[in-house]
Amino acid sequence: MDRTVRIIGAPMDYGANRRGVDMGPSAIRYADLADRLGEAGVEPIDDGDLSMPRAEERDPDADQPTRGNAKFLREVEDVCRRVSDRVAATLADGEFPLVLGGDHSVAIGSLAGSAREADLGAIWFDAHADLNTPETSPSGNVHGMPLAAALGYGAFGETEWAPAPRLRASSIAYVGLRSIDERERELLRESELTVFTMSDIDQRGVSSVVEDALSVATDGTDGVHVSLDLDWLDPKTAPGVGTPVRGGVTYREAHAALEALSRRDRADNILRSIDVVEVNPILDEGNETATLAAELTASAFGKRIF
Ligand SMILES: NC(=[NH2+])NCCC[C@H](N)C(=O)O
Ligand SMILES: [Mn+2]
Ligand SMILES: [Mn+2]
Repeated sequence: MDRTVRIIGAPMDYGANRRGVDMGPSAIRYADLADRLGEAGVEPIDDGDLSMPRAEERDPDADQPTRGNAKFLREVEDVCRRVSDRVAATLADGEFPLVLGGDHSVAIGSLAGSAREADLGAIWFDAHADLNTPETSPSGNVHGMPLAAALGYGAFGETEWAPAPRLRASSIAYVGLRSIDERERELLRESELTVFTMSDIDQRGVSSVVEDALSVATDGTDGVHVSLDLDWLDPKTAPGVGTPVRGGVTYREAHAALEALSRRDRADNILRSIDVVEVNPILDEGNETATLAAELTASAFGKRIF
């Protein structure tokens, strides 16, 4: 596969309101991301990191731009606008955007950029639903809101920067969900998003679940965005994350899932953009979560055991 992958670092931590996740891009690069991508047969070009705004003071609640509670929303907006532009420009140049977070709020930017010129489907590998709005969020942390933002739910509907122009709820599938907030559960029930939980994986195996998720994300769309939150994996395997939840996928299940993606991609060229988020080196053990992130990304791009 001859693909040029442009690496866009977004060392954002405002969405998690927790330091450390801003070092994710460095840690993933340090884990030999570029070499691993090379082994997968893609040519990586590294754009380096976007600059992060300095919050006036680190006062999460200063001067809220919307109703509800969304900490550091101004800073998140500033970064996501630039991520979106960079992703859109990369696609316009015929290259493949790989966004390295940072916390999951950066996905608001990658989804908006990727859905600018194409009908987009998405697969969300995550323990969490990330469907809170500023009105429903129990924490106020924007990394728990990127899908609501991209779909223009709640207060995000009144912003022009957050909603992804050509992304529909019916083209989004979760894989591996196991932690849903009460109000998110209501939103999810009303919505047309497709949910594959950890129980689905237990019962049917991860490869078959991913194939179904791919059907959802490819049906009637021009391409698929993959969002990989490292807390999707079991915390024993991926300890370096800020919001761990027990009972996640194993090391092999994770690889099998991304290999299933890449098999389909090899046949039908469906992948359009990827983000890899929530690696927090301060909480990690020997950079193993970042290493996993780099390995799984290579699997998504077609790296095989043999
Ligand atoms: N991308 C993540 N790690 N999100 C965690 C979200 C946790 C919780 N649901 C919240 O909204 O605060
Ligand atoms: Mn998560
Ligand atoms: Mn997430």
